[in-house]
Amino acid sequence: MKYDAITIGFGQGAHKIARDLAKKKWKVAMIEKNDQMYGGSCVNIGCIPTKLMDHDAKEGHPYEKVKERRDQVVAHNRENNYNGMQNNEYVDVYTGIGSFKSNHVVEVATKDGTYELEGTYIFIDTGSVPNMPPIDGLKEADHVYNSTTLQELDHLPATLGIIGGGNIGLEFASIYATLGAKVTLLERSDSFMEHEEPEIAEAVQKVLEDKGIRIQLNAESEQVSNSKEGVEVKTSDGQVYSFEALLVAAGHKPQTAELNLEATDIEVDEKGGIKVNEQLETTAEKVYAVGDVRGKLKFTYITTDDAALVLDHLLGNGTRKLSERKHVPYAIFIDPPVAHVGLTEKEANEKGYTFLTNIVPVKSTVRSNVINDERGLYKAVVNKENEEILGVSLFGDQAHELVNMMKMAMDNHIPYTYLRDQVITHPVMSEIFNTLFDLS
Ligand SMILES: Cc1cc2nc3c(=O)[nH]c(=O)nc-3n(C[C@H](O)[C@H](O)[C@H](O)COP(=O)(O)OP(=O)(O)OC[C@H]3O[C@@H](n4cnc5c(N)ncnc54)[C@H](O)[C@@H]3O)c2cc1C
Ligand SMILES: NC(=O)c1ccc[n+]([C@@H]2O[C@H](COP(=O)([O-])OP(=O)(O)OC[C@H]3O[C@@H](n4cnc5c(N)ncnc54)[C@H](O)[C@@H]3O)[C@@H](O)[C@H]2O)c1
Repeated sequence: MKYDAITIGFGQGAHKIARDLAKKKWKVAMIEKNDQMYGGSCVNIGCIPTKLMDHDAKEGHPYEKVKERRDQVVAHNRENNYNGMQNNEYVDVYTGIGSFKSNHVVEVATKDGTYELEGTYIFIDTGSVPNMPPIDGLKEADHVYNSTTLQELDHLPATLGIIGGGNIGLEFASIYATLGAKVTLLERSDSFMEHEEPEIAEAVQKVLEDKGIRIQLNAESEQVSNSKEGVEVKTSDGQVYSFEALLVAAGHKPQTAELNLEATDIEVDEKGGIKVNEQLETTAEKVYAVGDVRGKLKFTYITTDDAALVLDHLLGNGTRKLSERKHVPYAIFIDPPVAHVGLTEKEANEKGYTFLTNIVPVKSTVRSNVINDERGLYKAVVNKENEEILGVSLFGDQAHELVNMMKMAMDNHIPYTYLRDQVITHPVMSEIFNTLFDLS
């Protein structure tokens, strides 16, 4: 079968590419290996189910109810993703593992047979998979989960150990503690949230500890084995912990193992990410890679913006370049949320900027009275010479929303004085910027 385009993987990047190419009457094949993953990680096991769990846990619903709604919403969204593409007259969806036979020929083994598909253009959107660190006994022990398999449990574990204090470790710690589990976070680094502003990290640690989460730093897990309670972890500091369930959240690596890249000219970097140029074309002509599989930032908005960049190159005016992507914010959906964009104070210092900083506690806002939540603080770093915002780190109510306002100001070189003097509705959280940017 010949196609104008083939996507390997059905993540949100592939979805956007297939939809837009089909609008231009390109004949597109989408290959997804897992019939529970149409729409990719975000829809099925990532952003949406976990943010829903965070939301419903905070509303006080018990685990079983949260899981029931999670499963319903995931199934509904997956079905919409599948039907939207399958019912498109220009798109064929194949369910099976896609692997290259050559640069432009992909084999897909479905339950109805094996097909050889030839594509003028190929888009690799196969995402990433959790790292399993080489910890003695980890593979063999029972009750060990990754972020996907933990969500499948039909009951809440009474005690949950988490290896890794990154995005997944923090979000799951917050959600499962809110749901009522006794959570212990084992982080091998000697500092908590080491890449964040220290004031923010300290405040987050306190909030999580107040929630009952035990945070163990310098805790390199060395051995995992079955125990009476479920699973036991020995760490480098000589401690032994026992849990009903253990979540491994030690980073993700690009998912390329089944692609048979050896049959192609596609190269990977030292971390296994697919190498691309400014237009996201791989080292094989007319073969592109988008999203997590590139091994860089792993967020849904990166895979969809990668797709937008590729589409600009193929269907638009072709002016976009990867290196010209503007500021990329992120949010960690704990309770309350943390978000960041741009440089930290330490990074601004290392880059030699002359800068000013300010920190404003959430409790100083009227909004905190309204919502009865004083937790958190907002921090800004601004360039003293040209008055532009270099970075902000936000912890507290609305941080995950307001970071996008900061990104817009930074992308458009709006001076911090504009935010300081901006007329803002009342009583809302954005009013904090009037004070945060009052730096003179
Ligand atoms: C628990 C969790 C929470 C997250 N929360 C957020 C969040 O709140 N916000 C955010 O922005 N990001 C979040 N992320 C990250 C986000 O989900 C990913 O960055 C994003 O989904 C990556 O999209 P992608 O298109 O690159 O890959 P994916 O969405 O992973 O899609 C890849 C698809 O390819 C399929 N596939 C792989 N190999 C093959 C093959 N050989 N043949 C056929 N199909 C194949 C896979 O089954 C998968 O469906 C979260 C991730 C996790 C795990
Ligand atoms: N809100 C969001 O946008 C969101 C939420 C969840 C996940 N994600 C994405 O998913 C990806 C994967 O998340 P993640 O949390 O697994 O990765 P991560 O890179 O965010 O964190 C991994 C953590 O595990 C620790 N670690 C690694 N090996 C360890 C070991 N052997 N023992 C103890 N600790 C160890 C690291 O020090 C690090 O703190 C991230 O890249 C993130 O972008 C995003």
